Amino acid sequence: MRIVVKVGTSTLAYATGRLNIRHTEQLVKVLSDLKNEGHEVILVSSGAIGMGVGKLSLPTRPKDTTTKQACAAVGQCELMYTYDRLFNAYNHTVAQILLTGVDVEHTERRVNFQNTLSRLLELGALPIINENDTVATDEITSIGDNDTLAAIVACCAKADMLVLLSDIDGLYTANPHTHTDAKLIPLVEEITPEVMALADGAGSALGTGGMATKLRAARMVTSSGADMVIANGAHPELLYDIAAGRSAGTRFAARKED
Ligand SMILES: Nc1ncnc2c1ncn2[C@@H]1O[C@H](COP(=O)(O)OP(=O)(O)O)[C@@H](O)[C@H]1O
Ligand SMILES: N[C@@H](CCC(=O)OP(=O)(O)O)C(=O)O
Repeated sequence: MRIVVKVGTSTLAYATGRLNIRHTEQLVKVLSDLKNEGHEVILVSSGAIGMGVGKLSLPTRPKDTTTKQACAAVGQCELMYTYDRLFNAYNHTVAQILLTGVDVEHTERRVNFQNTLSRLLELGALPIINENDTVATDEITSIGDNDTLAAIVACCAKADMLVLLSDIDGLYTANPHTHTDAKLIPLVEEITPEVMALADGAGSALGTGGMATKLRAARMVTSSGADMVIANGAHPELLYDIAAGRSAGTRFAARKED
């Protein structure tokens, strides 16, 4: 199976912006094992800005674009150094791809991206993709969040499955952080306006996307014929169940051909 896994800032980094070593090491181990099992794995990883905040010892996530860009430039190095070191321990080679909105909208650039991605997978490498935050700063050039980027990558790569790892078990009937009676929804067969309305705001102080971007990603991916799952990044071993087709988190079923 060709599987795209997106991991959010709230899974990779503590609120301090420092690496969540336990989550990151567990994720790398499971992805390496899935690759050994024969799956093709593509990782979309947030965390550049968050880890830049930590490395630069900033008190909070910056609000201004220029400081965010500086944090991303510092944090992306830290992120890739960490992934390279951890995946290397399992004899897997990583590759970095940084994209902006222009790279996927412009046909020639998108085809170059698709060709490079295919060749990296053929060579057995594990592509790790993030938005090029330093240059993608306005609504014209930027994709804006990695849930959307992950959906675009899954469609470009013709993946069988997109998994969004978040700081929550899945899609609930309401935001569980503000509604104690919220219930987890295990399966969404159709993304109706009522389903879209379940999302409200970003959760973590370091996160960008929130649930709304995840549901928009689900709509894009399921329309292209792939399934999508939202699962808790604190339990990366759920990826074994997801890859085997067992229930985990919230699964959004691929839209059936009309
Ligand atoms: N209906 C919902 N079900 C689950 N989470 C929701 C819902 N509505 C809003 N949220 C919020 O979305 C957050 C996940 O988005 P985000 O913080 O961007 O995570 P990540 O950084 O992992 O992508 C949850 O922590 C939760 O606070
Ligand atoms: N490119 C940004 C991604 C921001 C983003 O989408 O974050 P998240 O909501 O934690 O997945 C970064 O690396 O910080």
